[in-house]
Amino acid sequence: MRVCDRLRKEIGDKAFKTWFGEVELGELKAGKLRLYAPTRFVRDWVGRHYGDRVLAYWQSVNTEVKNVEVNLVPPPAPRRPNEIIAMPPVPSSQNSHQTPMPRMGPSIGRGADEISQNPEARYTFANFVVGKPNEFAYAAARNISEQDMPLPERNPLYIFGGVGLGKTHLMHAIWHVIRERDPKTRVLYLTAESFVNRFIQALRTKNTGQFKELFRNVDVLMVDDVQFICGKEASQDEFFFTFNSLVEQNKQIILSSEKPPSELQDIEERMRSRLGSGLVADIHSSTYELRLSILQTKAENARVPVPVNVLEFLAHKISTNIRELEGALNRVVAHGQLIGREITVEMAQDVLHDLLRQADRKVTVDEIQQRVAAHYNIKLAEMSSPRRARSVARPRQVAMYLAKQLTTLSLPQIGKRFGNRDHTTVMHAVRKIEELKVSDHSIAEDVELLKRQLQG
Ligand SMILES: Nc1ncnc2c1ncn2[C@@H]1O[C@H](COP(=O)(O)OP(=O)(O)OP(=O)(O)O)[C@@H](O)[C@H]1O
Repeated sequence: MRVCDRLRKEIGDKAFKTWFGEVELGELKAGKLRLYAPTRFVRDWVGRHYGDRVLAYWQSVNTEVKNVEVNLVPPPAPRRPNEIIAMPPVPSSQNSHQTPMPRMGPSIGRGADEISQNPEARYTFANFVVGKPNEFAYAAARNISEQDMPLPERNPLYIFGGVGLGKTHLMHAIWHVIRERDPKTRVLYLTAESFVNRFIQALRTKNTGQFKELFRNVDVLMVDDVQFICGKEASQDEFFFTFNSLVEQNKQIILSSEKPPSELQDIEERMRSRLGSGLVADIHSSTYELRLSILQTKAENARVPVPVNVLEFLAHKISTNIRELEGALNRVVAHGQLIGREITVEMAQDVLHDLLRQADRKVTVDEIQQRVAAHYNIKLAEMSSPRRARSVARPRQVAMYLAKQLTTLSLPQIGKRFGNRDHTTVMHAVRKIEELKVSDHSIAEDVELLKRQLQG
């Protein structure tokens, strides 16, 4: 009997699914068999509770196995940079080591390494697959990148759309074209989160003068995920002044957001009207045709051929966002390449079982609330009640956290389902549970267990 079957039989289907559902078999080297767990928690749990048994079973089928080690799956590729500043090189009298690298703007308590980064090289217009859902945003981005002077009616360019649909890709593509056309153009790209952090830091170190100087002396300012600024009054004011100052100087501003200006919450009216005063371009959810077309383009660059029916399968099954779609293709290709497995639909199903299960199984807020209430032995009604006693507030926060993790609902939508609470309450809950997962072992266990039960 295979090891997995024996284990499943002994510990039961449910526990097997919970603990081994996403554990992957790694390599056997010098007697050591490696397993890879998706989280630290699963790694520790499996090691502690099942380590001996797994070793014994393996030894009974393969005498070469001397020990079993459970590792964490290798971390994903580093996130894209939060900030990119490109300024023309300054004259040699001021800068003794002239390099073609972008010069750092006035420093605001950060190292040069962090901000003198290049945009993602592959995020170009050439690599952006155009289809019905994104053709307008693409055309708008192209047009802005090719203008010599910003046109008032297209300033700012405001691109909005759901997570992972290509907003950042388009911004970086604009960056490339602008810098290719004129390397002297001062372009600053950063996320709104980075803007806020820099602003707070400037306030703390009483360096707001430098902060203003940096932001008000660029030719093009790009701020990604601008919705992050909502609800942060002082940062919003500063952003508003920066914005006005740049527009007055006829400098181009490019923004991205998950939502149109009209749907941003906790934002001053003057800011909202400013954001929507130029060209607003949306990216709609992807269609099957666009997903397939993106996959075909990406597969052309893969080192192993990927059959069309596998691409069709992926385009059909993974409809959430392009980032996940790309990730799925990469995983299938990596398995084909590294293990030498033939790429087929069955193989893709096998390799992507966790992702597909998630896609197939849509968890609802009702289910989350019921599970969490039952787990903590509180009444379901407490999920929406105004009571703040820790005994009910903590489970409620766990449920909000899970709703954010396991559903596609926005923070305001989740807030509504929990007694019409404000989205900032949900945001606070998510952050709190994230913190507690690190500092409090029992919360980490609860969350992990609930997540598995809900997705199981
Ligand atoms: N039309 C497209 N053609 C090719 N690749 C695409 C396309 N749309 C998205 N992608 C790819 O999908 C991934 C996610 O895109 P991107 O990071 O730009 O999304 P986003 O909308 O900025 O997401 P977020 O809201 O998380 O910031 C990137 O690797 C990007 O290259």
